[in-house]
This record gives sequence, C-alpha cells and structure tokens, in this order.
Amino acid sequence: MAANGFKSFAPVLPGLGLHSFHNDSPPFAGAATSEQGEPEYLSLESSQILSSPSPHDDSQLAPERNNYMNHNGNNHSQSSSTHHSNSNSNSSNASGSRPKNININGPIPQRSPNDHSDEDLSSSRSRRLLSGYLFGNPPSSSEAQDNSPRGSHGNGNGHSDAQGQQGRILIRRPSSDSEEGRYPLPTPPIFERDSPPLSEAFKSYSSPSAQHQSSILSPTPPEPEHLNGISQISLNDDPAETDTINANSGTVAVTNATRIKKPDPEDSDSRDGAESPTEEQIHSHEESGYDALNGLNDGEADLDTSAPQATDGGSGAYLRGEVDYSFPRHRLRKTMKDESKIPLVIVACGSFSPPTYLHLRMFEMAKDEIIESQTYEIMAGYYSPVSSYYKKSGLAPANHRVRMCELAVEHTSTWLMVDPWEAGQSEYQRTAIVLDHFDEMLNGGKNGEGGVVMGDGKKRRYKIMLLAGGDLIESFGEPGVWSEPDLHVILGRFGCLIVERAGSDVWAFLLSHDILYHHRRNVIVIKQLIYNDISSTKVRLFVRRGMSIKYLLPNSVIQYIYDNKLYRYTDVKATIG
Ligand SMILES: Nc1ncnc2c1ncn2[C@@H]1O[C@H](COP(=O)(O)OP(=O)(O)OP(=O)(O)O)[C@@H](O)[C@H]1O
Ligand SMILES: O=C(O)c1ccc[n+]([C@@H]2O[C@H](COP(=O)([O-])O)[C@@H](O)[C@H]2O)c1
Repeated sequence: MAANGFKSFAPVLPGLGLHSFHNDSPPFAGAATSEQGEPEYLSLESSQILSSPSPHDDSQLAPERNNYMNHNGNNHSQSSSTHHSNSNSNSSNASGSRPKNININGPIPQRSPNDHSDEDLSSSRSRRLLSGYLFGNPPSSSEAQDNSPRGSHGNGNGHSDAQGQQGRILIRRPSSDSEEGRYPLPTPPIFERDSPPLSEAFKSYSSPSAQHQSSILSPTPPEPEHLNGISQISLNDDPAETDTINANSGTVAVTNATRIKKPDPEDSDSRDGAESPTEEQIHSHEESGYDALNGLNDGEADLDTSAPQATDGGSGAYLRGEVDYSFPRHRLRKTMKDESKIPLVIVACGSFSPPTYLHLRMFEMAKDEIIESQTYEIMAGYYSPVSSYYKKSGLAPANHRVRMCELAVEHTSTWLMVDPWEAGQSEYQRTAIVLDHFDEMLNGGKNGEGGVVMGDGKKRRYKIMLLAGGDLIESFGEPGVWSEPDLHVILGRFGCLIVERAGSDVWAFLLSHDILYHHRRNVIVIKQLIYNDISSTKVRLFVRRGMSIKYLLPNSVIQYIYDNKLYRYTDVKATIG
C-alpha cells in the first residue's frame, strides 16, 4: 500500500525478464492438457519447513505489511515444532470472551506423490473458457465422493492422514459431547436492531414467504409523485438457475416510493412487525448536512424478496460477545442439482472497508466462470471480513464492516452470505486458517455440515475456493507477507479464483511465482469482461471529501456509512469494535 493509501502492485519479477502476456493469449494456454503431465512437486520438505526461519517472523516482514498485522508474537511465526501452529489463536482466549474454535497442532505432513488431493492433475478437465482459463484439476467424482466427515483422507480425528495432505491445517474438533453445544443456535433477533433506518425498511421486506411477497405488492398503489422508479421483475440469481430469468416467480423489486411510504397505523399489511422509516427520520437525515451520502430519496431497487434471510443468529450480537458464534447457513445449498459436478463454496477474504459493487461483481464474475466450466456447482458464496487486528489504514471497525457486507448482500443476492467468524476473532487470523475454518464448518462432522448429501444418502465434501483480486494474488510475491506453507494450503488444498484487476498482470505473475505455477491447475483466472476498478480506498476518500459515492456501492451500505459517520474524517487505523 502506497503512502497515499492507494494500492501499489507488486513487481512481476522484472529480473526474470518476463514479458507481459496479453490476457487473450495467456502463457498457460493448453497447460492442463493430457500431454502436460504432472508438474514436479516443489521440494518443500516438512523438515525444511519446520526448520527454516519463518518468513513471517515479524523481523522479516516488509515494513508496510508488517504494519497491517498485529501479530501478537506468534501469529505468523512458525514455531520450530509446529508449522501451522498458531498457539495464540488457540490458547490465548483469555482476553476475548468469544469462543476460540480453532486449534492447530502438529507439523504439516509432507505430501506424498500418491496424494490425490484437490490439486492433482486430471488431463481431461482443462478447457478454454469464455472469459478465462481453468487450470483447475478437481478431483473426479469418485474421489470427491466421500462419507467421512473430512473425506477419505481423514483419519477420523479430523487431522490429515498418512497420505499426507501437504500443508493441511489441523483443527481440533470437539472431542467430547460436552463440547457439542459450542455453536448453539441463538434465538432471534435476526440482526442487531441498531441498523440504519433504510435497512429497517429493508427488513420489512425480508421474509421470503409468498405471503410476504404479496404484502410487498401493496394493495394501495403509491402516490404518483413518490414514484421515481417502476416495479421491475428481478432475476433469480440462484447460481443453479442463472440461465433462467425467473419471470414467473412473482419476484418484484420494490420501488423507492413503496419504501418511504409513511407508516399507516390502519395498514393491515403486517410486515413482520418492522416499521418503515418515519418522515421524521427521513428529515433528520436530510437535515444533517451530509447530502452526498444521503441516498434516502434515491431509488433503491436492490430488494430481492426471494432471498432467504438469516433467522438463526446475529452477527452483531456475536461480535459484541453476547452470543456464541453460529455459521451462516441460510443460503447454503445442501443438495446438488447435478451430482456429476463438484459442490463448490466460494470464499472472499478481505477488508471490505467498505464493500462495493466491485466486491459483489467479483462473485458474479466467478459464478459465470464456474458455470461455463461445467465442473463445479456453486453451493454458496461467503464474505469473510478481516478482523480489526489487521492493521490497515482505513479499516473501519470489524462490526461495521461485517454489517455493511450483510447489508450489501441481504437483498441483492440469493447465494451470498457473510461469515463473522474471522472478524470476531480476538487476534488476526491468516487466510489459510480462515479457509480451514470454512472447511470445518462445511465438511466437519460435529458442528459442521459434514458435506453435501447426495441422492444416495452419502455425503460429498464441499470444495472451498478463495476468491481474490489480482492485486491480492500478487501480494503472494511480496517477501514476508504470506508464508509459503500457507500458500501451498491455500492453492493446493483449497484453490483460487483470481479476478483480474486493472494494473496487475495475473498471467505473468502466475508464470513467475513458483508456488502459484505449481498449483496452477487449482487456479482459475477470471477475465473481467467489463472492467470495474471501484476501490474502497477511493470510496473512503470520496466520503471524506463529501463527494457522492452513489452507484459505487449499494444504497443500503451508503446509508449505513452515513448513519454511522464512517470514513468522514481521516483514514484512521482500525479501532477494535
Ligand atoms: N477493482 C478490483 N478488481 C479485482 N479485484 C478487486 C478489486 N478491488 C478489490 N478487489 C479484491 O477484493 C478483495 C477484497 O479487497 P479489499 O477489501 O482489500 O478491497 P480494496 O478495494 O482493494 O480495498 P482497499 O482500497 O481498502 O485496499 C481482494 O481480493 C481484492 O483483490
Ligand atoms: O494469510 C496471510 O498470511 C495473509 C497475508 C496478507 C493478507 N492476507 C489477507 O488478504 C486479505 C486482503 O488483504 P489486503 O491487504 O489486500 O486488504 C485479508 O483478508 C488478509 O487477511 C492474508
């Protein structure tokens, strides 16, 4: 990150004399054909890993990045006996009231050449995609089919087995029944009630029920002068049905006019008890002098009433330490439409300070790519906002970023959710740890889903892939930022969907980076057919300058920024929230 707060991109190893490949003719065209064969494994011996000095010793971190992370000593440094150990994250719960779910022990077993984990090569899977290349080599259906909680490689303990999944992070599973209730389902309220008025209005349309939908179509048409938009048929963005315009579903986006309708005590139209914003509320916003952020009188069409809403927990309460963590599942698909495919969950880690339309588009671009590949079936997508301990300039407190992400997806998507776990941890969690948390929640036995239920009653593991922009991927090459073993976990055991970003040359970087290249078949590069370079940094700057940020992010998020006076004054360092 440059001193001015704008991203600086990692150089693409100019020393190697690599030239930039045009995106239409990437260097790996045909790389996954059967002729290609298996790439040699990198000589990443466990012993080497264990004994080599940690690339994440604080002393070795690049100063800027070092600044980002509050390492608490052990966070990045691997101890001599436990490579992925994060003893603080496991045992240092003393300071935090929230439960620590993760306990990472033991060395990373060396990968055996016979290991058939996700990054293994399949000669037939490669295909040129419309907007990118799939390097990925998913496991065959039979490999993917799996009854054990952690797959056939599991040893029953939730730990990696003798076949040695390289870099597997070990999570301590609850070992006794007494731990079973670790994630009790809290009772509603759905979300914290200190939401901004606009989102209160959204809540009134939050029920996915048909009855509810009919309540949206108010029998009394709004007065004409309030109409600045027309009802429109929304698309059903269920990833499984993306090619179907759901014109028959009766799903209708609500106009602004309906949204700001005055509450009518006579109104029999009961909307789950939620209230529309009063005129007083509207005026108080108009009068508070921050017009550039005031989206109240603008159209808000992002009300997908078919989107399932969370009913089993509240991230706000969790982040305040009031309730136990519960993994959001309300949009997670539990069964597959096409069982010949691999069930895929996409996870985006990042600051999201604030989340923008680009962050939403990233998932849609990924969805198109996945559908085109015909290999995976998307089961859900998750945002995992980083915690406040990631010391990055401009980072709003974690509770705000989580809530903004929730607002961004609540009524704009039917398949995206926000997992507050990472944000709620009492110290910084590396991305590999975060992905392992998702693995535990989705594929783990006791508190997790245990995989996807197939037609024959058997379970299949969810494949989890990290969704990231080209700039984030290029940071893999910045010395001291990521640990190499972590990269093997992220790219090998999980996988990456990389969205091109203007200013970063993903293709050249893929070629230049040893570990990325090694796992290239578990990496999917997504070409941005319509370039979108909305940056959170610039959004924050616009807010500070009192400039409009409308159409850069959802109105609900704009409203939240406005109501909570975020980003107005200075790019302050994160405060723990
Ligand atoms: N314009 C973009 N194109 C592609 N990917 C992007 C773009 N903006 C952000 N991303 C990706 O979104 C994820 C979350 O990023 P982050 O929240 O840091 O957004 P950002 O806009 O880069 O933020 P900031 O400006 O605060 O650094 C990262 O993987 C990042 O690479
Ligand atoms: O795991 C790591 O070692 C690691 C190193 C650098 C960055 N990350 C993650 O990358 C994400 C975005 O980082 P940034 O700096 O681009 O905002 C955020 O989720 C970080 O936790 C993760």
